[in-house]
Amino acid sequence: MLDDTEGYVTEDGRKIGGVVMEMKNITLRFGGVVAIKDISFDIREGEIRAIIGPNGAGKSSMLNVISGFYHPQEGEVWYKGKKRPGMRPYQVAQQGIARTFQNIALFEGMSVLDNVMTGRIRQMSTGMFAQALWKGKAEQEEVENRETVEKVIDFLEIQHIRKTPVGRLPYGLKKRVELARALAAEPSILLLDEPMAGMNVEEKEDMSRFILDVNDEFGTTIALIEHDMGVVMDLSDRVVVMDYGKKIGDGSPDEVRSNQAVIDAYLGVQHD
Ligand SMILES: Nc1ncnc2c1ncn2[C@@H]1O[C@H](COP(=O)(O)OP(=O)(O)OP(=O)(O)O)[C@@H](O)[C@H]1O
Repeated sequence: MLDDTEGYVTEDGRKIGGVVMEMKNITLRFGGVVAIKDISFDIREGEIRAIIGPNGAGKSSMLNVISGFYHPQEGEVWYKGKKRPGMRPYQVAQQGIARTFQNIALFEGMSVLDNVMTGRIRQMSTGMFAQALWKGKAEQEEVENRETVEKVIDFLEIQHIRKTPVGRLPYGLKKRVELARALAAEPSILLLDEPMAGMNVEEKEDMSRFILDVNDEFGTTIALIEHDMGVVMDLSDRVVVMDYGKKIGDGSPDEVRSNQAVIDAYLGVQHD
């Protein structure tokens, strides 16, 4: 049962907390195109929340609103009980919201380890000047950052490629390195942009398992967008369904699966 303040318990016994992020009546336009039309939904602490919908439904636009890349013309974003002012993406990241990208955005010439280390930038408070004056603090910070990064590398089972330049890796492993970099930031909310796109069946199964394990082991709240309805249904606690910029469904995977508007949207039934 969903309770506004207390959260709920999932079928597999995980405790989901209160609302951590709330989108209130979001509308986003690009000139004459309305990419998001008056959409509201929330994300709860510890849950895996999916936003799905057919091509052009507005999923990427919504992810970009959450991560501060786009600023909606109407509506409000609430985070941890406070209305979020207009923020730059790096400020959103500083608040503990990390993301991956649909088209992998890694440094191809750098090793896996160095790529994952870039996820720690938010935690590197010691600038070059301070490092020169106060070597001890910088060293201490470096040790802590390395510990976190090594933990993430072990957890995602990429130890064997830690020295390999990312450019040499197959697609599925690159996606895993991207997940590692986002996780290295120890985010409160992890945003995944079509994490399974372009993967074969085995890679999709691996990625699903890692997403579930991350949520389980670190308690990370995860919000993901995905085009393919099948892959997220087993993974998600609650699902928002978008079509033509509107929200046409919101609920548990079972509720969404039996929603006629959702079935129509995925079968390509014409709209008025
Ligand atoms: N930067 C932009 N400028 C103009 N129109 C845009 C822009 N980004 C998205 N749109 C339009 O907004 C609508 C929603 O697009 P969006 O990419 O958010 O959908 P999507 O559900 O992520 O689609 P896909 O599954 O194909 O990635 C589409 O009509 C798209 O053409």
